Amino acid sequence: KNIPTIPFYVTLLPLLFDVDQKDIFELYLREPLEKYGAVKLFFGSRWNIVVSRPELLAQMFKDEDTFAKSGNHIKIPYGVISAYTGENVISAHGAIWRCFRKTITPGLQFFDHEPMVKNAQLFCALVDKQLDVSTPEPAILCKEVNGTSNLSNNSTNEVAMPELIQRLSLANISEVALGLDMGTLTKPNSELHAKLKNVKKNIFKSLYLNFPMLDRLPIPSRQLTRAYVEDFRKCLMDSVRDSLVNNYSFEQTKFASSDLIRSFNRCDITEKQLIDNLIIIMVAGHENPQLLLTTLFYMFAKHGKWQSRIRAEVQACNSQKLEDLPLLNSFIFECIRLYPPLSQIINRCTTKNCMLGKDVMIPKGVYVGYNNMSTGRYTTAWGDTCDKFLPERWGDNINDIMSEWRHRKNTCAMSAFHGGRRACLGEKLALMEVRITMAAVLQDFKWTLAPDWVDKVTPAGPLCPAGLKLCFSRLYASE
Ligand code: HEM
Repeated sequence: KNIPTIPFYVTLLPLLFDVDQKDIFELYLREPLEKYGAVKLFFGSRWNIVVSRPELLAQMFKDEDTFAKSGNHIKIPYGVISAYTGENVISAHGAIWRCFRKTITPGLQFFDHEPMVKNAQLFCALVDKQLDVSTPEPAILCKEVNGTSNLSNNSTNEVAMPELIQRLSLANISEVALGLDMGTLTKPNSELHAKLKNVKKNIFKSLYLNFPMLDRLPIPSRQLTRAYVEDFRKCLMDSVRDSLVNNYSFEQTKFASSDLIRSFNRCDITEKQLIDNLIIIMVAGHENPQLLLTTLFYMFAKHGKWQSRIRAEVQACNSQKLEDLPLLNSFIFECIRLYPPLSQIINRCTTKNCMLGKDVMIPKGVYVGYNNMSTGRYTTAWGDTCDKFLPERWGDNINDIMSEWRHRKNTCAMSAFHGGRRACLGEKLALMEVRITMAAVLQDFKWTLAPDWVDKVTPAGPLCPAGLKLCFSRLYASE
């Protein structure tokens, strides 16, 4: 009661028309969410409540017993998505969640970032190689670093970003958290990657996200997707066995996967729970940074002056740590505010009749979620400039910037990484990954948006520029 209902067809619009998430947000969600702080929204074959006002989010995140996590394994146990990610640290609740979280926390908080440095260099080499392929004459050599020259007229140095960024983020998570070398940056067709692509291409179809009950029917294409899922899960587990179990290397290493194996050996978790958690580390650990990296590449291309300023900052930083650079970090935080990679998440269910804030009455058994895109652009929280890209809003020195970041997270005005007890366990890793990657690429290349790329974000689900294409040029002499 006391909140508006968004017309049921709104989440189906991307199925029928050429609209993206930003269009839908502006047309249907922004105003009611801003005014009421929560709305009723049809998604996944049911009516849900989606919250965006920071104070209401704070209540929801805090009161975990009333707004209990209820992931796909409970919501749609028959769904192909549930077969993919099972019961894991993100979806679980109560004692099982505590056990999972305790197990994987050390590996995700204390890790070796050297593979990310090496992979950023491999990534630059792959971009470089594409320039050689796509440029009939030698690539432009730009000695000057002021970012003023307009490269967008040269369409021969175009690079399609999605596949490359995915290869990078997979390499990073598999080496840093899982202790595996998937070979995504060194081989053109890593077996695990090929299988994962098959799963991703088929599983997140809008139709099945909106009507998951279709997964109850024996639809041949869906059954095939289920088989791809099983095959991928088995292949990942086989790789973990080869890299960590059979040679006992899990005993000497501190990867999140090593801790999961130890936990399984102690019978704290079952084999299925072991695989479910390996899968979610792989999935959340590569997909979310992949989305953020895509947004960062896009925003650097769109804001050439920032690209030049931050390049100069990175070049001058010597041994100073990347997490101490004010421009780089405020740029990243501002991108996350405007383009939170997980724009909307609905995976909690009320365990009793309750009140959200002072006047929203919610019965037991209702699915409740949150809309990060709206919270990041909430006028009451961010002021009249909420739609403007202003990295300087975070502060002008690193201490202020970091304390503003923490303050915004604590007050739930920045909810892109959740917060509280269920805060994202990969935030530190993801931020480190994007700093390292962007610093490496900024030093080797400058880039603009490809002139023929249509400026759109993804139609639904995870948020980032759709099918991003960029024009690169080298900042060093090619051999
Ligand atoms: C830009 C990158 C990332 C973003 C924006 C992000 C965002 C989030 C969000 C919003 C949640 C809460 C989900 C919910 O409400 O159900 C979450 C949880 C989680 N994330 Fe991330 N994530 C990122 C990267 C990562 C990475 C690299 C990992 C590494 C494996 C990771 C691991 C986790 C885990 C384990 C949880 C569950 C925490 C819990 O419930 O105890 N995330 N993340």
